Amino acid sequence: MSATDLVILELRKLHRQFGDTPIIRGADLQLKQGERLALIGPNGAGKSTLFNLISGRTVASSGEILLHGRDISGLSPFQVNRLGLARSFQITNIFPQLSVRENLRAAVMSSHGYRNVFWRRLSTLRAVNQRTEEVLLSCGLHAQRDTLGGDLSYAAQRALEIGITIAGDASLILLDEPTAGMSRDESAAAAELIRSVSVGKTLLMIEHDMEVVFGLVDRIAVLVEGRIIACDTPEAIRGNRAVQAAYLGSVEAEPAA
Ligand SMILES: Nc1ncnc2c1ncn2[C@@H]1O[C@H](COP(=O)(O)OP(=O)(O)OP(=O)(O)O)[C@@H](O)[C@H]1O
Repeated sequence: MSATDLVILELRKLHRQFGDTPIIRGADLQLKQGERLALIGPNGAGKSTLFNLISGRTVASSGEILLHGRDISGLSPFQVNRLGLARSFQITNIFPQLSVRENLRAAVMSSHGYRNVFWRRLSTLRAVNQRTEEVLLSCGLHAQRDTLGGDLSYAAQRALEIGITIAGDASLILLDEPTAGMSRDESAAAAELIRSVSVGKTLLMIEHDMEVVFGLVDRIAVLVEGRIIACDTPEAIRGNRAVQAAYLGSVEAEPAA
């Protein structure tokens, strides 16, 4: 995928502390339109906190978050979502008692706005149904559309979660550890799914599986102790000594599973 020079998301000197403990300590990052970028870093580095800041779930102590050039610091998750940003969570977040199709339909309708009475119109309902079908196909779950979310395999639940995330057709997608807990084959399939659903979008993902990261993204940002210590191509990150010392060295030294 070719990224453009247009900056979609920018973090400027972002800080967040909990009580007296600084967790995000001056994070700077630029994400360009069409880019796939992985955020990696040791456990506790602040990756999920950074996602919470970007998506409006946590308010920054200081600094700026610009989405499409607009400062979104302090906006609610709902408002940030309306500006074209959708995120998934580390923990699977589906309705287990609803079918796959109903899960996706609810996500599509939510993206139209529950309070929007226009979705009751036939034309809008048709659009909702059409988008639901599209997402069912995109996330590879069409054959399981009538299966209850809770009856899906773990990997299929994660695929459904990706479907829920992309349902609203957001231009910027944040995925928090989409392959966590998967086997190697499941991770490879999930990476392909992420590749296909992110075509024409901008993707920021937290990911621990280096095989997935190196095969999928254009750039990698490395977060250590609340600061982005490097942001570069996978090859450059692999050769970066500071990164090796802080993170990759220890990961790559582990025997393959
Ligand atoms: N609401 C909170 N209140 C207090 N401390 C918090 C809060 N949220 C996160 N932290 C702390 O911030 C630090 C960073 O947590 P965070 O979950 O962002 O790290 P992470 O890089 O995503 O880690 P992991 O890879 O293990 O998921 C941790 O020490 C965590 O305990």
